[in-house]
Amino acid sequence: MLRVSHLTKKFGELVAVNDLSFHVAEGQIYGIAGPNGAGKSTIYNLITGYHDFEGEILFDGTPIAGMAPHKIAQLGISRTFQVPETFPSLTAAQSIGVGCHFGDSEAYDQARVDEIIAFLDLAQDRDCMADELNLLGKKKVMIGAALATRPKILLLDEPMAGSNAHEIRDLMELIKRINQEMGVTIIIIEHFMKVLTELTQKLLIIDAGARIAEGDPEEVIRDPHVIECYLGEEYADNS
Ligand SMILES: Nc1ncnc2c1ncn2[C@@H]1O[C@H](COP(=O)(O)OP(=O)(O)OP(=O)(O)O)[C@@H](O)[C@H]1O
Repeated sequence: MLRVSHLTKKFGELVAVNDLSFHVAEGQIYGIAGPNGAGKSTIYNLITGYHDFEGEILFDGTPIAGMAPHKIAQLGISRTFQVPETFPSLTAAQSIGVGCHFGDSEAYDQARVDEIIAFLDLAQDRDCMADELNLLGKKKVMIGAALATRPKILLLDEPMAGSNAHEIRDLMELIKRINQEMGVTIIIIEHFMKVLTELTQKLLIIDAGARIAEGDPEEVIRDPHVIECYLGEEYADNS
């Protein structure tokens, strides 16, 4: 579904993504992890048309290089951000509705908004101002706006950041349901290894923009190079 080949992004002297190649199959939950500054969010910025790049990104066979972000969204690629982005002057339902305008039909779709609110269990909060919701509520609204575009693939950027154990469990269940019940392929950037090993079928670890390891998550987290560059001996001893 998404094929990334020899992707490179330089910011001046800094090589943020370095000759990176990977493939995400339809229906998969695919994980990406690595140290702070490894280039993870930059990969999303490249896939969603925020920056130009060297190399190739094919989505369902279509090259997306040079395409505007709204055109990429129309193709079926949507994303969330590490810090929830909501619209302060809009309610939860209105914020989710904004996503409809970036989907394949570009038209507001009340039935779709209602369906997403029910799916996210947000009925009680639908008329609350989005920026007055708690962190989990804001995250759900952001995910809801992304789902309103009717994505084929959803890119989640550290969805668990700042969440407690109970919220992490809720979000994990939600991500599984988006994948299984809505049929959305997912890429998830995350630092919590237990989340990645439970959710993903394939895990890519990067450092300094380049691949360190890729494969079965349980095997990848035992890779000595991954332990050395990212997880640390302490993690290996305690896991
Ligand atoms: N627009 C930009 N201009 C210049 N440098 C940038 C830009 N965006 C990212 N970088 C740099 O590229 C490198 C990779 O950043 P990126 O945000 O992709 O890392 P990350 O793996 O997502 O980190 P974190 O886990 O902290 O979110 C960093 O050194 C960052 O400072």
